[in-house]
Amino acid sequence: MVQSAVLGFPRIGKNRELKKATEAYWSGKISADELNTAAKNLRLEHWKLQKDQGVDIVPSNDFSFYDQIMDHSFTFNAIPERYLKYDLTPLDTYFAMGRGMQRPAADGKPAVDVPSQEMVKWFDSNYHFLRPEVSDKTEFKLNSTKAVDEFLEAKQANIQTRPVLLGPVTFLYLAKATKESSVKPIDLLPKLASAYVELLKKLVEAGAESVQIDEPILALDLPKEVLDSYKSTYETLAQAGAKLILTTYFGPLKQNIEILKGLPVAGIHIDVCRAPENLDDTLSILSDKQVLSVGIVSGRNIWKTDFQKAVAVIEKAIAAVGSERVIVASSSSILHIPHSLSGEDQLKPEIKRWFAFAVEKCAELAILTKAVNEGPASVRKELEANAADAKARAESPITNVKAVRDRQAAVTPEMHTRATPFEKRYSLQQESLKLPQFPTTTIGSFPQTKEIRVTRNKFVKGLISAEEYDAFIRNEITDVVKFQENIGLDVLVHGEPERNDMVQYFGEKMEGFVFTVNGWVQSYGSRCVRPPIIVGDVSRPGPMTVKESAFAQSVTSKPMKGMLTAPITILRWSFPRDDVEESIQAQQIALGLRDEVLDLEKAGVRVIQCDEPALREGLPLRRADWAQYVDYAVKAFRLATGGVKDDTQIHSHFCYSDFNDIFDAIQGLDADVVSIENSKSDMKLMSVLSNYKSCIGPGLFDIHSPRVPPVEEFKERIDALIKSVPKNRLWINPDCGLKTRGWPETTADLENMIVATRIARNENA
Ligand SMILES: Nc1nc2c(c(=O)[nH]1)N[C@@H](CNc1ccc(C(=O)N[C@@H](CCC(=O)N[C@@H](CCC(=O)N[C@@H](CCC(=O)O)C(=O)O)C(=O)O)C(=O)O)cc1)CN2
Ligand code: MET
Ligand SMILES: [Zn+2]
Repeated sequence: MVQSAVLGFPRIGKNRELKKATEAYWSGKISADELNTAAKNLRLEHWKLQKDQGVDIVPSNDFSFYDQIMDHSFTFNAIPERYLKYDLTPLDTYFAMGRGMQRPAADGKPAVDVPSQEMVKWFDSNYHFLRPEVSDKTEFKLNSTKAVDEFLEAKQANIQTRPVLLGPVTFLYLAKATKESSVKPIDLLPKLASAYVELLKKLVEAGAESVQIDEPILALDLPKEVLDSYKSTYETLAQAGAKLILTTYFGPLKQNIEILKGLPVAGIHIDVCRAPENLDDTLSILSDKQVLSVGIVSGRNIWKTDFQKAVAVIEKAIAAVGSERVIVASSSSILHIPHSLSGEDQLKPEIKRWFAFAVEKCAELAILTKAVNEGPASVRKELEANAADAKARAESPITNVKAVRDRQAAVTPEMHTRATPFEKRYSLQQESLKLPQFPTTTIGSFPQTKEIRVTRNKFVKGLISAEEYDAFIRNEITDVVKFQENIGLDVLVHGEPERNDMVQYFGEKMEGFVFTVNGWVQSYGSRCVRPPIIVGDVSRPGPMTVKESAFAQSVTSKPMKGMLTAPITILRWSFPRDDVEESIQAQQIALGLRDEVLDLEKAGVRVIQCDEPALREGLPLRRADWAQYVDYAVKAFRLATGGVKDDTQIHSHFCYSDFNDIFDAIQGLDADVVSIENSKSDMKLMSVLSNYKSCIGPGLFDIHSPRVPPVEEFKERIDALIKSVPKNRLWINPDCGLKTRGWPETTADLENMIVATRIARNENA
């Protein structure tokens, strides 16, 4: 019999219960015990939910209080020393690794001041993990039995689960060495593998029938030494006697398939949503005992699975290896999609029927499994409904709007190019903006306070009028502008108080998108987003940001920076269509933004920032596919911004520090000023900065942490930057927007940043 499996379930909760509980714990409102109880309830609820939908194999250890990768750092004792010197509880040590901790001495306990670990994007998704950190001093050992405890917790509730572990090769490939350390993470594999053996043995003892072991790096181009390490590593793991399902996802295995041949694992999971060719490739190396887990229900998007096509793929696998050795699974963890469609009653029924969220994906897995086990007749109604939904979608008028397609057909190459080269237009901009050396600015958002969120919530619910809400927003903008003037910033922003999210907000203003009320997806830690869904051709019916930016400019004589989200970021942080090329969707968004940019310019806004933080994560996982992506991504940005006058200054912003891979693309955007995250990566940007030809503002403080760096730390960073960046090209700014911060630390951060800038100006005048 074929079995169904889920590789990981969203843990945040239908109503973001986990977010609320962890945030309550952090602010001292609930105890660790209460937090643990809330977590336990959620785990149980999610296991039951999956079982109720008919899933055979449900995961455990997919739960995490902050990040499942960081859980492994913690479990295997890869805890940098800086987190251990304060005598914190294990739970607080864990949270300090995730979000840093800064608190004054109190009750006889010493002051704590420690930044978080580095946060990086999980492959090409909008999920962030905490990069594991190892050093010469790292001693892997079993520091936590979380995986075993959660397995037993489910067992106690009569639910047999399959524990999920991140594989050791992926763990170390994604890890970095602490700055002063000479160790190469991957060299630590033999030691780490022994710790894994210990954990696997415990899982076997506890009764785990099989263990899912994730090795997603197998979808990447890998160095030979990494590929070669699989054999010995998995031979070591085999000593534990656990039945391992080696799990790959997010792309084609290509030549990496070779190392899977003969690996001592009980089964292999492949993603056939992203890479249908994985099926034939894997069948060609599978031993005659191994199980094949076919990832056919996408863990990355919200579209219903095409049952007819899926059944054909599963049947092919069954024909090759027999039904006892086939598992029908989600392509990856379904962490990346919202909890459920129930309650999304504002969605038009004719559109809602195109979607499946996490709970509905579980039901899909059960239906597909039944279809192949008992024959199509056993689920005829479901198969017919699925086919009818697909047909309705294909025939819907919103998927092909003539006016949008006509405009796309009329796009010319000249529309992508500014009239004058950077050097010349920047001096015109300087004449008009009159900025000091090392101009200071922020990235856009200021704290989204409880008051702002609650007021918006009232407006959304119809409890206050549009006039009241507008007046409230204008007030917020005025306050933020005055704050920036007082503190001495040079290029101001309006603070983005009117935005629920930098992508959702734009989606709501454009045609072709729909939204959820409760479709939350975890982005990092307790932070979530509600990605809009692109359902049809996209256009911009009217101004989206002009009212707020023009108002903000009207209350100050300093330059006000207009603030837009650029095309690739809108595309990637939405759920894109799967029936049209992404390049076409990006161009549609770009044309809408182009109109917005020109309207802002007309309204007297002389500096316009188009944020493109998702540019890097959009890079295909394989280098061979990069050029084609970079081409349309860069064109979309240039189409959006290329129409402005010489003295209108275009900024862009990126929040990641792996600048190297994307350097040429960023240069190709032809923006006048770019800001880029930098503070958390040991200033590793430095080496490439000197080659950048326009202005650049490497981030000076980490906005993900409440920790406030002292003036001296800012000054040191500025001094270091001056060594790489020409003095007339350096801008001073934070890593990213300040929306997640509170006012006290925002004020302190910016004050220190500005004091340090003034000292640097005096020294470099
Ligand atoms: N889409 C997206 N991806 C991104 C980023 C981003 O900004 N957007 N930034 C990077 C880092 N990721 C981030 C992701 C989320 C948040 C974030 O702040 N999320 C907020 C929610 C933002 C939001 O949608 N706010 C809404 C709804 C707020 C809300 O929860 N309202 C309450 C009611 C009010 C209250 O009691 O607080 C409710 O609905 O129940 C609004 O302001 O309107 C959160 O989790 O807390 C920050 C960074 C990378 N990826
Ligand atoms: N303008 C946006 C902000 O400041 C850019 C954020 S990038 C994730 O919030
Ligand atoms: Zn950012």
